[in-house]
Amino acid sequence: MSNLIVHGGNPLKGRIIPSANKNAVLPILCATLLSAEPIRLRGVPEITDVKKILEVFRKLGSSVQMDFKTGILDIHHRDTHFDPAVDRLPEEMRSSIMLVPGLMARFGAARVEDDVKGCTLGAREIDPHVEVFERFGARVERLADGLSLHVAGKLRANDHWTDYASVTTTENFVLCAALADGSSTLMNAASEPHVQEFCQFMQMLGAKLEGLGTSRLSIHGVERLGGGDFTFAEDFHEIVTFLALGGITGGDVQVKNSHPEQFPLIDRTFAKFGVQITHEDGWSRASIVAPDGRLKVKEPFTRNILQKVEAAPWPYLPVDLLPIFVALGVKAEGSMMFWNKVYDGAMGWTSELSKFGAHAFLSDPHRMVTFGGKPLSPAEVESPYIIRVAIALLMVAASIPGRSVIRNAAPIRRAHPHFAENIGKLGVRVEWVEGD
Ligand SMILES: CC(=O)N[C@H]1[C@@H](OP(=O)(O)OP(=O)(O)OC[C@H]2O[C@@H](n3ccc(=O)[nH]c3=O)[C@H](O)[C@@H]2O)O[C@H](CO)[C@@H](O)[C@@H]1O
Ligand SMILES: C=C(OP(=O)(O)O)C(=O)O
Repeated sequence: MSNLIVHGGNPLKGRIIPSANKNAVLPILCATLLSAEPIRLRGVPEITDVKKILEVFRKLGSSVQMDFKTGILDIHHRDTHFDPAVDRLPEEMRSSIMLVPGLMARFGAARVEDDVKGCTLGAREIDPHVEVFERFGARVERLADGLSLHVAGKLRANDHWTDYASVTTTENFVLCAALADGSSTLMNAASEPHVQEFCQFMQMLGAKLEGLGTSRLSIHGVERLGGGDFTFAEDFHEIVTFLALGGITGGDVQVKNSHPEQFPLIDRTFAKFGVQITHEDGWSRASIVAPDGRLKVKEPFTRNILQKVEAAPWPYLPVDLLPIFVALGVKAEGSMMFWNKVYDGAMGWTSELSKFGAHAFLSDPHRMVTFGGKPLSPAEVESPYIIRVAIALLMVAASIPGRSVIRNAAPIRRAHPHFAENIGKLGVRVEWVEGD
């Protein structure tokens, strides 16, 4: 088990350049499989999920040259082969399922391991994916340890309207439609910044795609996709994380941010905790509003209601940011309700927060209330297998003078490269230790 030792109590100060967004990098890596031309990707982060997918590509015979020092990946799926009887896709990561369209389009067959669930956030069904694959003409069979998929000839273009705006289902639909035998339309498409970045990459490869960033995507299938050179944008999750770390420790952190237009709702959410975000000359900065330097929940104008943060599919506040704001809620004086409208199992870590002396109450599977501003002390806590919860626990620890331990913090490595080193550069000592 990988644990993090946090020596908290120092304000974080300085400038930081965030990495790319894991949830843009992974679908884009999967998308490269649709093309037999050379592709260069810039800004590829050194994270475990990326390494797992690159390892699979190497095993399948693709040319993969990854230099994590420069972040440049040269990838060429020219001599790629796939045998569903032998080859396996990476487990414990949701993104594996996005390798299916590339495998089906090139080899007429694919498989999915049972454990493609990713973070343990509650029910993470694969039914919407199976439905998409079937609509494109795939025959899907259940195996003892996963799913087997076969398709004869080209994928069949179709129109589809999903139950809800699912990020990876939308990406899988686009991946299937790009080389299908006609025009396809998806209604209720997801439109998160990482979905938009993925669609831009598909357009660079030559996919004919309209409606980018909206809930209606139209894709006109083409004969083949080309190659190209693509640079990743900064990860909004990481930008928010560093800004929140600055806020919770009473520091002064500036984070490079080329897309402040994505931030109005995020900024308003910070403001509910007494943190003001400003964007200037490509940098975002967090500062505490109260003259005494303390975080305070902004009272709602309407009397007798709880101030609240609601997370749902974009353009709502993204659910993956909710734990970061829960950490601010523990610290800020006042009460705040957090409402996760997506997952039914993402909030069950209040008992870990209470080990710091925090008061957080789980109202139901989707809602938590923090009664913040209580005295906190260092603690040894254990993170569930949820990337952003490990980060939230680390944030609370960083705000408390003394030594805390975050057990099972390895999920952070799935999304944030050199995280401990980066925080160290900003003034808080954080060390990885292997323990049990
Ligand atoms: C690799 C990747 O990109 N992972 C992200 C992706 O996962 P992923 O694409 O798996 O998430 P989905 O958007 O499909 O939603 C996950 C689950 O939430 C439930 N659900 C979701 C929306 C809704 O309106 N109703 C509903 O019930 C479903 O059980 C679904 O299985 O999007 C999630 C939601 O932003 C993020 O947490 C994940 O980090
Ligand atoms: C939940 C996440 O990832 P995944 O869907 O890959 O588990 C995440 O990025 O926060």
